[in-house]
Amino acid sequence: MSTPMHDLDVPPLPSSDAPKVLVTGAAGFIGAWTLRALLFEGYCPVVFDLKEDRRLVADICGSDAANMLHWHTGDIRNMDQLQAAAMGTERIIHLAGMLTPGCRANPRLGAEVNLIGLLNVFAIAQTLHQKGVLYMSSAGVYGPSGAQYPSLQRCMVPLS
Ligand SMILES: O=c1ccn([C@@H]2O[C@H](COP(=O)(O)OP(=O)(O)O[C@H]3O[C@H](CO)[C@@H](O)[C@H](O)[C@H]3O)[C@@H](O)[C@H]2O)c(=O)[nH]1
Repeated sequence: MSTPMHDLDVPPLPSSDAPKVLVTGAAGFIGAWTLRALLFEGYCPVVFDLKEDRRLVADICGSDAANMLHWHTGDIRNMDQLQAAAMGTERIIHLAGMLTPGCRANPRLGAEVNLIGLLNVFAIAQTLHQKGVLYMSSAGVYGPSGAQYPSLQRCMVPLS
């Protein structure tokens, strides 16, 4: 068993009856830390991500967890793929998204991923009568960069 980086303690592996939570974008930075928190809280996280690369999750959660988690490689724009991954889960934590530079480079893709992807998550949560959806905003809502901390005025001029 390899341990997480920086001598982090190893989260417990989920029990067979642990409630399942789908995490979109779970292979990313915030996603991997979310998986770790869910494992410590006794949930069974289910991954949905474009990437099959489990290295970051192994670094943050340990390789045992990275290897044994249900891992669905898929596209947030694809309802069928998302619904298949969400079956049997109680909630969705939605973290799959594109940042401002990617959206600027490809606005249509940005809209499909960030807007339609979010609507897909809501629709599937509703169809499956889930208990709730949790989704993230963006640091871009705090406004222009260069500031040391967010302020109400900057929030009035969001970057994204
Ligand atoms: O259509 C998409 C778009 C993205 N993703 C996934 O979403 C995850 C996004 O993760 P990441 O790029 O690591 O971003 P965040 O988890 O939001 O991490 C934030 O925080 C990190 C640490 O500060 C920064 O490196 C990132 O740029 C910043 O977005 C990745 O695994 C992507 O593969 C999808 O599954 N489908």
